Amino acid sequence: MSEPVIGIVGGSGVYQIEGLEEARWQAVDTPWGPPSDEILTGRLGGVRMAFLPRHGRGHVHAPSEVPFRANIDALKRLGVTDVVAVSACGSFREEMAPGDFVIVDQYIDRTFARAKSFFGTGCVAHVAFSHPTCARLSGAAAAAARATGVTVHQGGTYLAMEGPQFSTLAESRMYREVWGADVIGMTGMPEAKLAREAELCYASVAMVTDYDCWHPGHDAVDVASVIRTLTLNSANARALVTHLPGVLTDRPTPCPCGCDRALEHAVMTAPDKRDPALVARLDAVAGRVLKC
Ligand SMILES: CSC[C@H]1O[C@H](OP(=O)(O)O)[C@H](O)[C@@H]1O
Ligand SMILES: Nc1ncnc2[nH]cnc12
Repeated sequence: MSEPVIGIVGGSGVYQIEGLEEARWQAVDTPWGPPSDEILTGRLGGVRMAFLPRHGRGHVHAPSEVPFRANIDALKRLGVTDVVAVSACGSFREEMAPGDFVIVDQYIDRTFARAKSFFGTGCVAHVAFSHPTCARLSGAAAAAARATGVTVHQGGTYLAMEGPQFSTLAESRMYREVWGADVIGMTGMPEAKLAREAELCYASVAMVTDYDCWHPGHDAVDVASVIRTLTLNSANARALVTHLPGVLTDRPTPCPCGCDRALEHAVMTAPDKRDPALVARLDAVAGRVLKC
């Protein structure tokens, strides 16, 4: 067992968390550029926490421009072990209603205009991703969500779209009826992929704000309708965060899901063929296996 350090990535509507002791906003430099904003660090119930608003305070970054690599690198650099990502989403299921929380366990990645890996020419790596979230951390996130009183759906497939426009009706119907997605958002990818490459345990809490545009009984989604539900959801998300330390006091090491060893056999490039500049950039993310 070891002590966890909990990282929270706050999505739309979640730009701060309350109740941290020794709280301070900290600038973190990364080889991938600056993260979305400074990171709020402190302790909650004795557990170290780091909070990063994904779009920056004041919602500055569009989904395609979120510096996902810098965000994950910065959290890893601060010693974070467990990342709980909070995201607003649309729902493709009648029973996943606005206000409900869905603990995501699968993704369909339809994003196409984002850097999706820390690795590349000069240091190639392939991590396993069949189970993209950490089951242990997802269970804890579900327990913390339930403690807030919201309806929690444990398990769901998140379709990550590029945005920033919402889906057409044809797309919405295809994602729901043909592809079997449960929820839709614009930021779940490549965040989950990068967390896995950085050997971080990752759980995703998707907060339903709307029924996208497929539902005959609901108006098509627009930002005004999303924001109405977001206000309630963000209060519940902040309440969820306050329950996390209580359900995550001890962290089994190694993680039973293998998240913290994802790079063990992933790097393909021969040591003498590796690009020293890329290897240096990978110090926080992959230093454990690259010995940098
Ligand atoms: C405000 S509606 C669209 C916007 O909200 C979600 O952001 P996040 O996932 O960071 O909560 C969605 O993915 C879009 O980026
Ligand atoms: N319907 C929707 N599609 C994409 N992202 C969203 N975020 C919140 N609602 C959404």
